[in-house]
Amino acid sequence: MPKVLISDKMDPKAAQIFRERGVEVDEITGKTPEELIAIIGEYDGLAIRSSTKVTKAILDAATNLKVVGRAGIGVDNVDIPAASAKGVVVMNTPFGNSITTAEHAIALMFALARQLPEANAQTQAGTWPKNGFMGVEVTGKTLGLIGAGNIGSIVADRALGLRMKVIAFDPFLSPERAVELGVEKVELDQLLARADFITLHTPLTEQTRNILSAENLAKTKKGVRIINCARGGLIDEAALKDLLDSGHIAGAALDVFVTEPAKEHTLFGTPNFVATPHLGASTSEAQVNVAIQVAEQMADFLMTGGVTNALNSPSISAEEAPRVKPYMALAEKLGSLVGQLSTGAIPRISIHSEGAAAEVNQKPIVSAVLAGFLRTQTDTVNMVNAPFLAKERGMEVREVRTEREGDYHTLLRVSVKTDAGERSVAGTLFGNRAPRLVELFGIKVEADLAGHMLYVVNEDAPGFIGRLGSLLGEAGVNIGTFHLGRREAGGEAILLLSVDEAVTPDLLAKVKALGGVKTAMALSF
Ligand SMILES: NC(=O)C1=CN([C@@H]2O[C@H](COP(=O)(O)OP(=O)(O)OC[C@H]3O[C@@H](n4cnc5c(N)ncnc54)[C@H](O)[C@@H]3O)[C@@H](O)[C@H]2O)C=CC1
Ligand SMILES: O=C(O)CCC(=O)C(=O)O
Repeated sequence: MPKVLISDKMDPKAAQIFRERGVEVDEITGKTPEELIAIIGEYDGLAIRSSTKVTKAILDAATNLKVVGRAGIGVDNVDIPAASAKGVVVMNTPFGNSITTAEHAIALMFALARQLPEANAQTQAGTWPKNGFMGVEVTGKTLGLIGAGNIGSIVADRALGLRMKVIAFDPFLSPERAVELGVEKVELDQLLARADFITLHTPLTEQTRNILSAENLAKTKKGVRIINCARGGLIDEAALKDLLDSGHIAGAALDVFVTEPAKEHTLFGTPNFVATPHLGASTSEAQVNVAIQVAEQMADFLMTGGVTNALNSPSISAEEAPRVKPYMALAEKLGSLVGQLSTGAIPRISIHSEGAAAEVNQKPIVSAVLAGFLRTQTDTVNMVNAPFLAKERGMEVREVRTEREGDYHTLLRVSVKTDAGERSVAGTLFGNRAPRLVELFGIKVEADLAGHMLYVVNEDAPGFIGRLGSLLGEAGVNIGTFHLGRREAGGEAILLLSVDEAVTPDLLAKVKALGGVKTAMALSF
């Protein structure tokens, strides 16, 4: 039974779903990195929010870990390259807390416009500061969105409802989508110059880090109010403090900080500064949503192989998994076959799906071919890290789909570019289920690729099969299945034999020494 650790505070629904799906679950929160390293080896899955930092050190200690599930959106607390290199799938729940976070941004906008936190504090301190808090209306004001994805779009919708004008800077926002959202797409400098309120809704990436730098903050309109419910690191906090102190910026509200938890900060106590402790996603509705979603996704993956919302692996829904999985098995075997039969660098690998194979999700098929191929070179490869490793090795990966059926109702062909030219193998699914090789380097041959096998290329001449059979018999090697293919009578023939034990180097040398043998190789699947 797979075992999952929930290491951050999460709605109890998550644990309930894991148990209902047959996954054992421990909830142990508040561990130090060292304590987590000591226990992580027991677990197949790790479910987190933002407190647990899934570092390379933790991943290195996670000998059984297959999946990290983030109950939330941002995954900057997970070392994704390290997870990918280890073959650990990283999933998030991209929509469950979007409305909640958008609402928090709108709440902070009002908090700034009407100085609500300070007015509340002074009123409750008994000063009745009726004349100290002149606010501004948001109606008719310009809201500048930096990032118009899921959360930014919801903020735009709510702001339009408040009769604001919404402008957006997002290099990936299409003009059509901007029209659909009712926002004006602008360049960053225009946004800085025009916005009365600026709200950030991008992930923290190398492109967005410090997007509101000292230089860019200086370009903002005097009296601007800034809200950040996305990630610390998007704003230069020191420059923000200077411009709040000088009065150029009329207010700033941060839910997120460069260093969290932010228990001390130069911004604390600055007039017109509002802070919340990374509460963007903290509503009961959002937490139930993300807890259910993360548990369902992780349980699907651990119990059925379904992959949803993975950031480093192709998605396969639980519904499509039964259809895609036989293709993945075939793909992995074909990749492994070309890998075992190839020598030297392979600059290009092509995957061609024909007939019914062209109708299924190709991404897992491609990953499976690459995993099968690369496993002949390294044993640390799997579906998750195969595309990364292929890229690292400079391999070009080509995908071709032909929906029309050829000789077979469904066919996968894997071709590699070698020094000797293009070489390809092809296979089908027998009964839509069982992987079967049907072509090897241009020669028709039907074989199951399983267990230990012996591959021989020889001159097609009478008596050869008998001599090979006797040699294997004398060595005590039992033949399971025997497959023969040839280009033409008397030409080059291929023999693929499944054998009950691995072919030893000694026996292989004897096979190679048989008259007429051009190549002999021991294979295993
Ligand atoms: N405070 C909190 O508790 C929460 C914070 N978040 C943060 O909010 C962020 C946004 O979430 P979603 O809207 O769901 O993500 P999303 O991926 O749907 O949207 C992000 C948008 O940023 C845009 N973007 C990327 N690079 C950009 C750049 N260089 N300049 C301008 N725009 C750029 C993208 O095109 C995309 O439209 C998350 O990455 C997460 O860090 C999310 C949930 C809760
Ligand atoms: O889990 C949380 O409270 C933080 C949510 C968040 O930052 C995210 O989903 O990106």
